[in-house]
Amino acid sequence: MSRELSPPDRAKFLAARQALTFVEDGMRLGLGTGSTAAWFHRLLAERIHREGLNVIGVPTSSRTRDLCNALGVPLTTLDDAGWLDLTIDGADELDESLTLIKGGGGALLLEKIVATASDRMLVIADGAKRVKTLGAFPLPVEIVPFGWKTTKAIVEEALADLDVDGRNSTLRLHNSEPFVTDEGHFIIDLHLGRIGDATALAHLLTDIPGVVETGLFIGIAQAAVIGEPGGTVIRMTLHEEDRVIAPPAPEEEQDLIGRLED
Ligand SMILES: O=C(CO)[C@H](O)[C@H](O)COP(=O)(O)O
Repeated sequence: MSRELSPPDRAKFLAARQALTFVEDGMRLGLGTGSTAAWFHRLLAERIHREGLNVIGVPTSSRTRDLCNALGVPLTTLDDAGWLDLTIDGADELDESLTLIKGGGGALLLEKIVATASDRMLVIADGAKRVKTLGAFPLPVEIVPFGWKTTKAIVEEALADLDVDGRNSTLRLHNSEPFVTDEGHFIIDLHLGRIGDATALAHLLTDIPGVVETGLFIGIAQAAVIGEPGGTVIRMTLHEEDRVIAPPAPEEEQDLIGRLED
């Protein structure tokens, strides 16, 4: 029996499928984390197994590593690869200047290291992620566990100096315990509502001892493909935007859905 993808999943699937057109034989890829990135990994695995596409990937989280191992996507480490041709990753929010909020899945540190070590970063997302002003999505900030309450209090004070109300920041939890990242850190989520000057905010936060990294990706992504459930994909760069109609692929979708349910 055939089952349909939900509209958000179809949008993510279409963005991921369009992203495959950026991948060339022999590339060293940064492999992002999250549900949109996972669609890309499944489609990439198809091309590797069916068409003999020769690529190698650096995963940005233990989750992506485990999924890619299960799918048979060849992996290496960033140290062995040295430098990457292209990173494909999702985002929680992106604006017109391709500034991103990332880290909803808790992988922001490795995601930023991998994207920065790439010639290009391509963002894949559904249309809901595209915003005029960043900040409705809580900004993840990775901090070291040592003295985390003090670090959180200093972050809140620093935000007040920038005239930003950061009192509403929360330690991210998992099963009532602090969520721990792959590098052993905690995350605080800053419920800012609106981010005016992203660069000033990023500098302010990373100047605080105990703060490891923020989920603000500024000047890192060069392009984005945004899927719409109706079948349109918007390709964005800093200077232009165009729309492509993604041809329906019902068999490919059913195939992937079938394997997700296995
Ligand atoms: O930054 C991330 C993980 O740290 C993800 O890319 C971001 O959370 C988007 O996830 P999804 O594709 O599931 O919406």
